[in-house]
Parts: sequence; C-alpha cells; structure tokens
Amino acid sequence: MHHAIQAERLVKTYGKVRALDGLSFEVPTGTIFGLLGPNGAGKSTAVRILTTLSRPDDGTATVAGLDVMRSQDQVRLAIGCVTQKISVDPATTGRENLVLHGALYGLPRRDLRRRTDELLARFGLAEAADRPARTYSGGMQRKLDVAMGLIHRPRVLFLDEPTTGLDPEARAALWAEIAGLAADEGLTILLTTHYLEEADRLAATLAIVDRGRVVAAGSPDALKNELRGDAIVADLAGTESLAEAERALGRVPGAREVTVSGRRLRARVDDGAAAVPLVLAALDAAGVRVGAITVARPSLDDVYLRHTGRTFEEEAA
Ligand SMILES: Nc1ncnc2c1ncn2[C@@H]1O[C@H](COP(=O)(O)OP(=O)(O)OP(=O)(O)O)[C@@H](O)[C@H]1O
Repeated sequence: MHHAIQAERLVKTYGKVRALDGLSFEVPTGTIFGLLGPNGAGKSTAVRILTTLSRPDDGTATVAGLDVMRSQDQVRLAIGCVTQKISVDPATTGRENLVLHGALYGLPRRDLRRRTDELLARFGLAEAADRPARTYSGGMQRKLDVAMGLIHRPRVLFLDEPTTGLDPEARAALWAEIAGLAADEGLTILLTTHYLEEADRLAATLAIVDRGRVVAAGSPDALKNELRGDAIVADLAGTESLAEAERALGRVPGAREVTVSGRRLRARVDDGAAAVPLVLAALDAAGVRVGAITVARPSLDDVYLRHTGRTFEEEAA
C-alpha cells in the first residue's frame, strides 16, 4: 500500500459554513504528514471524517486502504487517535490507564501486559508507571496519551494538535518521540498543528489548509524552495569601500537584489549553501574582509503568505 491515507474532494458543510470545500491530500505509508492551518481552516473536520466520527457530504477517503464510510469498524481497529481532549484518567496509574484502554480493544491479557511494558519503556514512563497519572507533568500525561493511542498497534496514528499547551522543553521531547515512532515502527502519522515549526520539524510532507481547501502541499523543503531564493548576509570586518564590496557581490553568478546597510551586505541567491564559497571568493578577490556570513532560508511562514496572502502569525492571532 503506497498511501496510508487518501482524501479526495471532501466536502462538509455545517449550515452555511463550508468547513471542507473539496479537500484532497494523500499520505505515503510510514511517514509523518502535517495538516497545517489556522483555527477554523477545517483540520479537525477532516480528522473527524478520516477517523469515522463524521461523514462527508461529498468526496471519498481511505485510511490503511479501507474506505472510511464503508468499512468503519475495520478503520477504527487500524487507527489510533489522540485528540485535543486528554483521555488519561488522572486518578489511575499510567500502567492501569494503558491496560484499561487496551481492554477496550479486547487485547488478550498476556499480550496486553507485554505491550503495556513496551510502551511505558518506549515513552520513558516505566519508573512512573505505578503512580497515579495526576502526579505526572503535562508532558508525561501527553506521552501517556500517545502511548494509549498505540496500545492496539494501529497502522495509522492521528495526533490532533499534540503539543498545544506544553512548554518548549516538553514539546521538544514529544517531537523526538513522534519522529521516532514513524522511523522505528513504520507507523503513518497524521498530525494537525498550528505551529509552523512543528510541521517543519516533523512532517515529511504537509498540506496547508485554508478555508476548507489545500492551497499548497509537499515537503517543507520543496514548498520553501518554490519561493526560489535564500537570503545571504555578509557582515564586513574591515573598513574597505562598501561600493567595491557591493560590486564584487553583484558579480557572483545568480546573486540578485544586492543591498547594503551599515557594514552589512545582502543578496538573494537560488541556493544559499552553494553560493557561500562563491561570495567569499568574490569578496576576497576584491580585498574585502568578511567577519560573518549567514544564509537564511525562506520559512514556512513565507510559504503560507505566498499561498494565502496572509501571514500565519497574523491569522493565528
Ligand atoms: N459541529 C459543528 N457545527 C457547526 N460548525 C462547525 C462544526 N464543526 C466545525 N464547524 C465550523 O467549520 C469550520 C472548520 O472547523 P474545524 O474545527 O474543522 O477547523 P480547524 O482547522 O480544526 O480549527 P481548530 O484548530 O480551531 O480546531 C469552522 O468555521 C467551524 O466553526
């Protein structure tokens, strides 16, 4: 199976609100996919349809090769869902939370015990396993939540805004766990997020959703590369003529939009990393000494702006 998730022209309306307006995307098996968009873009609606909790008005979708409308029960066994609402019972220990959740899937006792130990170890919760979950930090509770979603060994895991509300350290720790799950266990993961950095770090491919449609899709790098051009910034160390430095930079093949401010030179180039040695050589040949040189790649925020006409940060606010 090449694609673990396929959504085709999904439409869902709530009264006059067109929550999904022909949403299509696909997720290669064993990869992490990010569904990125501001509040109200339609991410949760899409996830509800893919996890069989809601039916589309139009369009089709398959998950793990199964039609989400025709094979609901099989889809439910093939997927794990971690929603924004924590499903951990705070009065119960981490281990018991896992066991109770596994019992819902009818896992045999021995297998369930083995799987529970495996997941507690995997998420670094073995030592805390027999403490009530209410004594856990927010990050630990979220890990337990993800572990519960994996108890029945699903092939596809849905994570709805997994790191919302976590502090930066706990967020980074959970990112590492999520990345490891796809890499080690061949799990396909769909995560929704409104953190650009989260999608950028984790997702092999992503789709930017705007008003119920995918406006751009691809790998974070491919999307950024479409913007054609890194910024290259050189800070001059000496007191050489800026005009000379500017002319030298202008002679580097592919360098454009060359500007000077203070002792700082900027230019746009197609491939920043490849241009650095050329820029340094050109400036050196002109007798210009460089103190520092940096390359800034276009960000996902630039990509979002390009495709929606609005900045992501503005939208989130
Ligand atoms: N049950 C519902 N009844 C009415 N309108 C709804 C319902 N669910 C979603 N909507 C509307 O559909 C649109 C898409 O909502 P959805 O929750 O899918 O967006 P989202 O991208 O997941 O946003 P969030 O990040 O806030 O969850 C919004 O305008 C929302 O108000």
